[in-house]
Amino acid sequence: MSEELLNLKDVKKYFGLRGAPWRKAQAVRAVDGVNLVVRKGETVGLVGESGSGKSTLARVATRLLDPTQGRVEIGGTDVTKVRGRRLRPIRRRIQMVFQDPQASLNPRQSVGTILSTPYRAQGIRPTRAQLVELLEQVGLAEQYLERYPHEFSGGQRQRIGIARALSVKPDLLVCDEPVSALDVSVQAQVLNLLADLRDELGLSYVLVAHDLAVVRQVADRIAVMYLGTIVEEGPAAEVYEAPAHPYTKALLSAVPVPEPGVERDRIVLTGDVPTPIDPPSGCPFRTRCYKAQDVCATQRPVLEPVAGNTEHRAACYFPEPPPPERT
Ligand SMILES: Nc1ncnc2c1ncn2[C@@H]1O[C@H](COP(=O)(O)OP(=O)(O)OP(=O)(O)O)[C@@H](O)[C@H]1O
Repeated sequence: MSEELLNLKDVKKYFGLRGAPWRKAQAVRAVDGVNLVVRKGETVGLVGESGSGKSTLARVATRLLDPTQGRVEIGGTDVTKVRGRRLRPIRRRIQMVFQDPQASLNPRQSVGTILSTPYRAQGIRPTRAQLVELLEQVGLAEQYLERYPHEFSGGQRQRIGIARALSVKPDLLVCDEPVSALDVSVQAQVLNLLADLRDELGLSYVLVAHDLAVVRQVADRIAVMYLGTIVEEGPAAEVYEAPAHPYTKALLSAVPVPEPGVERDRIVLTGDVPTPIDPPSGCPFRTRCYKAQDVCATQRPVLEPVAGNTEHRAACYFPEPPPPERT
């Protein structure tokens, strides 16, 4: 089995909410006990609705945020408590690409300066040739080194964001909604670039997205997140073809089938993800699931290990409801 790049063990991230002094302190359970392994060469798609905790998990995994509890291992080393300068070698192995390239690139810095920053953080002065090579890797020409972010299109800005992340030659890129701010036509180009870089550089990815159609194009494995936990995880083809959990089924039912004339039955999820301040007991989907029954208020579906490996499928207690009778 290939090398383990990232291992999250029962990771929790709670945010304190400061209210009026006479009110009880509350915690937002943004991530509430996640286990996830990413191996060399793998692309793991982390999907879920808005507010399910994907971005928070991505930030904990890259050590931009400290976990409240649990363990973060990068390349087999426990880095949960590592801070300050000692984080440098870790940042070399794992880098983040952000959703909004407009916001994540400093408008007052030229592309050359932006690409130099991660080198400088490692105490290295990059040569012009190194910076040009980075630009070329993402399909941009040398002449762009002197230009500023506002001179680029959204897709080009995201390419610069990717080049910046590549500068320290990481093993793993955690991409948080890397294409959701882009036009559909440009989305495919950026996803193709990520796939090409994976093949050329042997990169691994965690690809965070709320759009399952985006993840479908590139992920080997899919982890479905809901209310701070991973509720289903498995090989992409299996999760797409035979989702074990009704929630995954509902999410997938919104993804168009690439064959002309074929349509899925649409399962509409009602309401929003419940608040992670006081999450419902029992099955976390019960307020929205089309199969919910009384027992769901007290029992949580278990994640069952898939024989012989680290993946898990969610087990729901209830079989599919019978199809409506034809008259
Ligand atoms: N700094 C913070 N302080 C308090 N609550 C936070 C903070 N950051 C995130 N949250 C809350 O944690 C929960 C998970 O947020 P997160 O951004 O991780 O979800 P997400 O799945 O990435 O959603 P989106 O796709 O909309 O970004 C949300 O309820 C959010 O309001």
